[in-house]
Amino acid sequence: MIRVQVPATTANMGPGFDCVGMALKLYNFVEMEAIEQGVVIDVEGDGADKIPRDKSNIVYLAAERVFKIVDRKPAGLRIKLTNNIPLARGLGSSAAATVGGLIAANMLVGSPLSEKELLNVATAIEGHPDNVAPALLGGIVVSAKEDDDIKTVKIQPPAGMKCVVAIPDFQLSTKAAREVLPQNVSMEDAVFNLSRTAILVAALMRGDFDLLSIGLDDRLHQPYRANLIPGMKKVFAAAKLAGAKGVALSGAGPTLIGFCDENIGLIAKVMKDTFAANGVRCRVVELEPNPVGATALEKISL
Ligand SMILES: Nc1ncnc2c1ncn2[C@@H]1O[C@H](COP(=O)(O)OP(=O)(O)O)[C@@H](O)[C@H]1O
Ligand SMILES: N[C@@H](CCOP(=O)(O)O)C(=O)O
Repeated sequence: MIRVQVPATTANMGPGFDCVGMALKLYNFVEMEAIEQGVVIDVEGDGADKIPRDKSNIVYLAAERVFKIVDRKPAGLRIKLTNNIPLARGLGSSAAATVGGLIAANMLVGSPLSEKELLNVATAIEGHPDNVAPALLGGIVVSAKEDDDIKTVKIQPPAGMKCVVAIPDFQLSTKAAREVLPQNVSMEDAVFNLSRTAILVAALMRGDFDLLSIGLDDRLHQPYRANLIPGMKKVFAAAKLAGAKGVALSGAGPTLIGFCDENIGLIAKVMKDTFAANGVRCRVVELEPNPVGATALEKISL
């Protein structure tokens, strides 16, 4: 039995669309074992009633991908998923499922694929590296795609950085939130995001929280997605007034994330209240940045 723990991730971090993401201390678990025949999938926790238990399950599909690449496959497969990452809320549930499936399957056949190879396959499946890279490697990861190869730079989360996420009670699939984005952007907006992303990375490396306000600003995706999330801009403004150093859409949303080094209780309260005033029920959770990525907890050979 293989058991893998995979963290949630907050992708983009404002301007770093499709290339910056950070692991969080919230986990899904993927258990996998070879059986004599068939495919058995059990799901507990978040979204258990919605997640398919057949061969269309993305954890199973990730495992199949590994078996195909290495041309080795167990006769049958049992998978158990224990989910704490809310589904389709912008906290990387699909990336966690994919990364968990890839790692567990790779271990099941003797770990022929390297971490780098797993990252490249995970990115090919997910379509962008900003969730799968920190889910696999932990910390904050800046990724660049060079054809099918993903180059990464890992940054340790700055000491004292705290996060608060406001998770609306509705789902927004990443696919739907990508469909509202334009195919082309102006040179002015591209330069705006380049400069903010550079400042964001410098702020994170220096631990300079005062730079986060400008460093989290974005023109490539958040303005287009605001219409999908009632009250988004007002929640951002209220969180900043309450002391957040910066705010962003987490991944493709609808979760909003505030970054701070103090006043977290007040920031959480105003985010919840402001969402409520705009007709959105949400739960707020304080989550710490996670320096550690996906981890195999145990491997018991039967
Ligand atoms: N543990 C899981 N097992 C199987 N499928 C999952 C799991 N977690 C998420 N998914 C699939 O991924 C979808 C959500 O992915 P996505 O829209 O990218 O949102 P998120 O921001 O949560 O990654 C779910 O609707 C479900 O189909
Ligand atoms: N860069 C992607 C990130 C999607 O993250 P998720 O957690 O919502 O899956 C995007 O913004 O579309």
